[in-house]
Amino acid sequence: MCSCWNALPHTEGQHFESRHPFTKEAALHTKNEFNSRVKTACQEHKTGTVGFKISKVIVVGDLAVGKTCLINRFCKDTFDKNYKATIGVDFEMERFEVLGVPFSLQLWDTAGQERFKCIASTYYRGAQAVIIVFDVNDVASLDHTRQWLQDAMKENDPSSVLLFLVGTKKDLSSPAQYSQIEQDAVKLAEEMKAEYWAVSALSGENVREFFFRVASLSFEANVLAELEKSGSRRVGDVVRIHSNSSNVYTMSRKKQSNCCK
Ligand SMILES: Nc1nc2c(ncn2[C@@H]2O[C@H](COP(=O)(O)OP(=O)(O)OP(=O)(O)O)[C@@H](O)[C@H]2O)c(=O)[nH]1
Ligand SMILES: [Mg+2]
Repeated sequence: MCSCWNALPHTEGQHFESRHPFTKEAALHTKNEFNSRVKTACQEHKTGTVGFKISKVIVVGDLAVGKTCLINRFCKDTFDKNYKATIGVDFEMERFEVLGVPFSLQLWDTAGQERFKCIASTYYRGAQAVIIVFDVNDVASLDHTRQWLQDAMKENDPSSVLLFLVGTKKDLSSPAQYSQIEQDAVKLAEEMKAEYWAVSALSGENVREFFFRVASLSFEANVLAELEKSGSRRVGDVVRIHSNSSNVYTMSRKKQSNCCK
């Protein structure tokens, strides 16, 4: 299990934009910065329980498209060229710091093999983000992403889930081959309302940027949900008990004596 602390000093929007790993049309959120309410809440240390939260992220897609390698490249900075099928599910914890606030992702690596699918699908529930993976060198794996999305959404609320469509093994495709499949992938991502990324676990291209993006968007969604939930109460406000406000000890004794009457 991964316990490294990934500081995110560079998650401000400008940074994403300068790297620009995804096309604008395929971005879920094209704004350049974190929501201003989120930034203010973080500056004022008023993010409620977000700092204690662990966000569940599920990674789905056909067998051998590279789900496990993608996660291992990010969490362990390793790459294994030998294929070892995931049996059921596996998970990694990754800790981040976003805008100064600790935030954790629980990455659920699921099996793509048909015979393990029913075990894996029991872990789909309660995901905050769904990462649907395909191999950019395998058109069929892109076609199958619709089915993976449908299955993942049976267990989750589509209105609150962040979706990512990720093409892997970019290192294996020529620019001409890649641009062909990219067109279809971008179209499909738009249809799914997912954000499209292309990565390589072998070279590491875009892997960190991608997971930073997942962490940042999940974090932002969490803070916004916390701010909504709080309603009139201001998130992070401290309820102060002064020594002169009331004698809590006397009160509790009174209560006790009442109940014994
Ligand atoms: N060249 C290249 N090979 C990759 C890349 N990612 C994964 N592979 C290879 O593809 C094969 C399958 O990778 P896995 O990550 O195990 O695939 P998976 O999607 O987890 O497969 P299941 O667990 O069966 O669902 C392995 O042989 C990897 O070495 C990549 O970015 N580039
Ligand atoms: Mg696997």
